Amino acid sequence: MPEVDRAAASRAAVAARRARAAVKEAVRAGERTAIDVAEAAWAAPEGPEAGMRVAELLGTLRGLGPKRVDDALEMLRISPVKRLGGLGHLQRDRLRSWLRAREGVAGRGRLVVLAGPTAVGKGTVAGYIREHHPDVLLSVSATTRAPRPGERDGVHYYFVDDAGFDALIDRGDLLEWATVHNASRYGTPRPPVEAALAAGRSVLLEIDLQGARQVRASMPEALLVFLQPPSWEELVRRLVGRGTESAEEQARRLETARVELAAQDEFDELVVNDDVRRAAQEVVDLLTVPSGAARPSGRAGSAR
Ligand SMILES: Nc1nc2c(ncn2[C@@H]2O[C@H](COP(=O)(O)OP(=O)(O)O)[C@@H](O)[C@H]2O)c(=O)[nH]1
Ligand SMILES: Nc1ncnc2c1ncn2[C@@H]1O[C@H](COP(=O)(O)OP(=O)(O)O)[C@@H](O)[C@H]1O
Repeated sequence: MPEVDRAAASRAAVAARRARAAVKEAVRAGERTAIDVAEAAWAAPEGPEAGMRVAELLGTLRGLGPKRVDDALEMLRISPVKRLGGLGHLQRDRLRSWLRAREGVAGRGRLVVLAGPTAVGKGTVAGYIREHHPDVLLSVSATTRAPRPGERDGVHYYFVDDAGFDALIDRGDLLEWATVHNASRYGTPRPPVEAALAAGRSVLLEIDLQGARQVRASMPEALLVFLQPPSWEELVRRLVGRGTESAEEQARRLETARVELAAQDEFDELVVNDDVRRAAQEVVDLLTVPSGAARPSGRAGSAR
């Protein structure tokens, strides 16, 4: 290549890189949605968007660290080196629907999973949301454990026996289920969740880590929120203070809690439960799909 051409090509490459950086910045700042960028890439093969790698675009989305970007690409069957402009039709379709579900479409509800270690306050925060935000559907799980005093069937849980739980599994009526604390089985009834989402209502699932992982696999558009204790000491204080478990059971739960705390990197958002009202508000903000524009970027109140 003659010297002048080489210089021109290198200037063009620098300009293209800058243009791609500006696109990423606009997505991060919430000025453009990732879907908008992808559609622009497919409409104009010469534009800066078409030259962006899919991995770069996904990396601008809130809550998507490098590991989650790799997972998403694998699920979408898109090579990490692919550029938006180079995607085939099927890949475009998969990416489009994934981004739509993930960024939230106004008028369609959002599915949020709230998980976290034992006694961090999941039930308390979920209860606060049930009381103050009736627009959100708080999913009622089915369980084989016995009701505690004051718990009502159909409100706190659907209490079923082993055969009843087996029947729910066999009919495909559970979105996810798990045996929790090596004791009872718990599962999320599928029909109410699907009906609420289709009707534009947001849904909150308060489930354990195994269940959260299953929801991630079957509904990748779900947002996974990990509720963190302000400190380990405070977590122990809450567990002991609640007084619902024997000393032996408390020790077993704290062992599980250590494992669960180590899994928090798998989550999209971290919310510290220092104050119930504030933590609940953060979760409610995550449940809300704004009309039209992209959600603001950055991890709202996250502790990472
Ligand atoms: N996978 C899954 N876990 C659930 C479900 N419902 C409740 N859990 C979890 O089961 C665990 C035990 O709940 P519970 O018996 O109410 O006791 P506590 O929350 O530890 O007081 C908690 O970690 C819940 O998050 C569900 O539908 N699916
Ligand atoms: N932000 C908070 N500050 C202080 N105590 C809390 C807070 N959130 C929950 N708790 C208390 O901690 C204990 C465990 O809460 P709970 O909702 O039962 O936890 P989980 O459902 O995660 O097992 C309860 O006694 C509850 O009142």
